[in-house]
Amino acid sequence: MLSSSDLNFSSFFPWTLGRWPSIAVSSVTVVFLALLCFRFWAFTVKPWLRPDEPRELPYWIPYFGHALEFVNNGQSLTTRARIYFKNRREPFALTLGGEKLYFLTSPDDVQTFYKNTTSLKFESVVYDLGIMFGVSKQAMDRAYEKPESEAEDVVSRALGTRNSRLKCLADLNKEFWKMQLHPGEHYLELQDVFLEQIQHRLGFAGIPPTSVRAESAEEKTVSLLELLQRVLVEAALTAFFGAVLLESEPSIVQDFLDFDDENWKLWYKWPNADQMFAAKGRMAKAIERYLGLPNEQRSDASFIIKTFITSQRALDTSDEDLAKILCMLVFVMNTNTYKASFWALAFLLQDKDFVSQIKDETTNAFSDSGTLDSQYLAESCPRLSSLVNEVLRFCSASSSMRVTSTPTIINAKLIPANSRVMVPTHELHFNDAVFGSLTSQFLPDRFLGKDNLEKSPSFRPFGGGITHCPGRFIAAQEVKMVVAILLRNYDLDVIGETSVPELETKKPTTGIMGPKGEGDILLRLLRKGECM
Ligand code: HEM
Repeated sequence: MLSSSDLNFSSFFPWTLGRWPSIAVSSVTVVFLALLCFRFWAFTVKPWLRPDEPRELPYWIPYFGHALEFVNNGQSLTTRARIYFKNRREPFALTLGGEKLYFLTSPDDVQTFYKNTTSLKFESVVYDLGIMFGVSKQAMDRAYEKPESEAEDVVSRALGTRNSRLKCLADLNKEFWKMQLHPGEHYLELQDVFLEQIQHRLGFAGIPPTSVRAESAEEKTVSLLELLQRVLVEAALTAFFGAVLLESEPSIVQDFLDFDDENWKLWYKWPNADQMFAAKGRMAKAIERYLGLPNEQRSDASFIIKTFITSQRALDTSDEDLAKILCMLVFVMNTNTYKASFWALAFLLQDKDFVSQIKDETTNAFSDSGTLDSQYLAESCPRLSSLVNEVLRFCSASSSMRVTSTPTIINAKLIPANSRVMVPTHELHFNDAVFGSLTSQFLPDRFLGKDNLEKSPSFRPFGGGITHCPGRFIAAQEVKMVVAILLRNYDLDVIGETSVPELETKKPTTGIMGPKGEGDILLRLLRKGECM
């Protein structure tokens, strides 16, 4: 009887008997030579033949290219590519799973990128985002359909507005966002609710219980991360959706946080993402129930939420789709601000002198009775502004993206049509030529007295051009409110491990990085006499 070890390849193909090692060696040699030829052709001959095309970072495995490295740590890959090309900051390309993506890292190219609205398009990116969020194709298509005449413009009729250029709802939405979030009447209303909500939740009695680790009559020890997550997500949901959302759906906060923890799996179409999808589904169902409430119960909702509901319903969007669209709003309004506030406090609390300077500076923003003057906070606290800007510089890992509709020349390099072009913020923010040396260090007063730095084309925490984040004003105010109110209400003591947690640079993010692993700060809040 034959044993299993006798049943090998050589039993069936006897001519290979005894020649295994040499066949293996020859196969490896052939594959290696093929790859060598591929590399020589792709990264030496081709660039020489086509000098007008952006250079590509060499790789060994055709099709896959740098896909694994990008998913594992996109930031270090783009930095490696920039350095590989001698830090000349010319456009370069990376192949990621069969697709060639183009990257811009010089301030001039980035300005060209944001100004070019003719051949660099964003519509398809938002469309794909909606589909990824689970919105039906039908609903997305309707949002991108332009009305043929004013008579057919059901959206403007429902809103009681004029749309003389007959824009589609997707384009009108950009205007609605600006009306809500650029300084003006709707912005000020929203800011007032934010302030009231944050002030309430940072008062001793209002501290969210889930963030408290120990307490006595005069002090509470809290997880800083959980405190800020709860305070800011609850404040934003109330300010935008009105009080009824949290009253009727309190678990939506945790559902959002569970989704946020793994949201990158959605963009990367990650296979093992059941928990993320489940959290997203719970969030959408909660909003669908909110949409089923009578309008009167939502009368304190913000302008933008009311406008989204009215305009989408005018297009016959189902509540199921509308809920998913509103989930995207919940995501953009919440995903970055609690992280930015966390880093602002984490870095600030390292430096006792800076704490007392910011305390002095922000004291004047409060009246004797403890009311916070939002305008003073926004405009007359330069150290606090510098701290927030440095957080945005240091902790940002977003990328702006456009798709070329026709072949496009940037910095004398030709980018083919239908290509994705990216601006990785991290590469701009760590440019010593712009931000001075020591860009790898967190310097809270880096922006102090340097207005030009904040306006620099290289400072892009909020992107730019047609997709410039409309939430940038309220986001900065939220961080400033949190810092100023905490410093006024409490003496703050970091307990145990006092160093700043590490940034999670490996998890892909759409904005501000979170802390790595379980990174957090245990903070003792010792109640002060003047506590509100
Ligand atoms: C620290 C906080 C924030 C950061 C770092 C941030 C960052 C960004 C970035 C990088 C973009 C994409 C820009 C681009 O592609 O060029 C963006 C877009 C956007 N952000 Fe923010 N954001 C923040 C807070 C907010 C808040 C609080 C809101 C709303 C309340 C908001 C609403 C939006 C919207 C609606 C867009 C899409 C703009 C468009 O495509 O027309 N953001 N944000």
